[in-house]
Amino acid sequence: MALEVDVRLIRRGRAIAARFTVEPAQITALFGPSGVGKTSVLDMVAGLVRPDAGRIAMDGTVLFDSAAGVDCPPEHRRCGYVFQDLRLFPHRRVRDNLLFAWRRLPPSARWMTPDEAIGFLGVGHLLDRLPATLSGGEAQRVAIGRALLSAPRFLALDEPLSSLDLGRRDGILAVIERIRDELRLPVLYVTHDPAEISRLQARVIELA
Ligand SMILES: Nc1ncnc2c1ncn2[C@@H]1O[C@H](COP(=O)(O)OP(=O)(O)OP(=O)(O)O)[C@@H](O)[C@H]1O
Repeated sequence: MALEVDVRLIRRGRAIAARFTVEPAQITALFGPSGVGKTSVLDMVAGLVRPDAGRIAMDGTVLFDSAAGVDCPPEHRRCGYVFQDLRLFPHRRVRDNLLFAWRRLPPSARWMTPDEAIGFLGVGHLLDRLPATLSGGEAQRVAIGRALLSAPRFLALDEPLSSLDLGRRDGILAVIERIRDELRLPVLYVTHDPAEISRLQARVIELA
């Protein structure tokens, strides 16, 4: 279940290029200064931005291949993307945010039940709340839960700690470690912080 990434893109005159493989049960951190293209790489992997050239494959299934003319739409890539700004649906309660993608999946594709995800993330007491009433850490858990319930084959996490105060960071780091160790998903992780990289024992891909 390895995710192979080889992408190139010129964006606003900046050349963005990355080539790496994310193994299951491994966190691969995209690291580098602001504006270097870390989020752009996640967007290319998720299918939200089209690379100028390259190839992306998950467990041998080609998601994008410029030479072969393959460009799988985002909804078929099975990428659990947690955006930096979370993008929870503001008018839907936590329960409906969590189940949004899960309800649209064929039952055969689901690999986690809502009860499992709710227990895994400890969000059972939040189900009837609207996103605006959640703390940063609670909202982050809901966003991760929504991504897990979309039955992803890999996760893309964009600076998941950036909006959290220090006290709440540890809880989310523990969740991410359990995703690595118990769910054994490949995780692609954007950060600016070397301390997060060392805590998560992440492999580092430095963009420059
Ligand atoms: N929607 C967009 N359209 C055009 N160019 C964009 C868009 N988003 C980002 N860019 C440009 O692409 C380049 C890479 O931006 P990107 O957000 O991927 O960097 P980043 O490393 O994630 O930065 P940060 O650490 O600040 O989040 C920058 O030059 C940026 O201005």
